[in-house]
Amino acid sequence: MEKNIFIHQFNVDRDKRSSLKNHAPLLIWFTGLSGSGKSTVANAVEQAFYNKGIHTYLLDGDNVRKGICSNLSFSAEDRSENIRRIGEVANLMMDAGLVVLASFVSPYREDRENVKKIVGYANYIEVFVNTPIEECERRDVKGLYNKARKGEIKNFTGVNAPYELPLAPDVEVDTTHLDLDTIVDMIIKQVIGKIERK
Ligand SMILES: Nc1ncnc2c1ncn2[C@@H]1O[C@H](COP(=O)(O)OS(=O)(=O)O)[C@@H](OP(=O)(O)O)[C@H]1O
Ligand SMILES: Nc1ncnc2c1ncn2[C@@H]1O[C@H](COP(=O)(O)OP(=O)(O)O)[C@@H](O)[C@H]1O
Repeated sequence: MEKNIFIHQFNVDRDKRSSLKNHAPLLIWFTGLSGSGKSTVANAVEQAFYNKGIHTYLLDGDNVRKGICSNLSFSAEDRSENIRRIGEVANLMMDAGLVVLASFVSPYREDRENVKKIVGYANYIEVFVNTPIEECERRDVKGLYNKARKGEIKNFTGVNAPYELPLAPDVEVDTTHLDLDTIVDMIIKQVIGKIERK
C-alpha cells in the first residue's frame, strides 16, 4: 500500500449496503474475441436480472474506453491498465451492493487473474464467450477484422495480438450454435446461488 494512505472505516459498510438489497454483490466477467457476443449476452443477462429486481451495472469495453480509460491504447501494457482500472471500478460498485457485469476482450490471463484478486475469488464468475474467430470475422460487426487483415489496425486480438484462453471458466458458450435465451439461462443458473444473501 502507498505510504501515508489510511483506509477509513465508515459506519455504513459493504454488508449494510448490501442488506438494503435482497441479494449479494457479484462480478460477472465476460471475456472473448471482438464480435464473439460478449456485449449482446451481457446485455441480455442484465435485462434478465433487472426483471428479477436485481440491482446491476454493465461495464462495457467501448463505453469505458471513451471515459475512464480514454488515455489507453491496445498495447499489452495499456490493456493491463485498462483491466486493472475496470477491476477497481467493479470493486467499488460491488461495495455499493451491485451485481456488476463486465464485458471486455481481456485477452491476458494474468490481467483476468488480477481482477479476481481485486474483487476476491469468491465474488467472481468468468464467462468465456468462446465463439471461433472465423465466426467473429464473418460477423465483423464493426468492420474491424477487415481493417486488421488489411494492416490498418495493429495489435488486433486474434489477428495480430494474442488471446490467452481461460483455463477454468465458470461458464463457456459458443454463440455460433446457442441461442441467446439458452445462454442467458446457463449463466443465470450458474450465478443465482452466488447472489443469495447468506
Ligand atoms: N486492437 C484491438 N484489439 C481488440 N479490440 C479493439 C482493438 N481496437 C479497437 N478495438 C475495439 O475495442 C474493443 C475492445 O476493448 P476492450 O477494452 O474490451 O479491450 S481489452 O480488454 O483492453 O483488450 C472491441 O470491442 P468488442 O468488439 O465489443 O470486443 C473493439 O471494438
Ligand atoms: N447467440 C448469440 N449470442 C450473442 N450474439 C449473437 C448470437 N448470435 C448472433 N449474435 C450476433 O453477434 C454479434 C456479437 O456482437 P457483440 O455482442 O458486439 O460482440 P462483442 O461484444 O464480443 O464484440 C451481434 O451482432 C449479435 O447480434
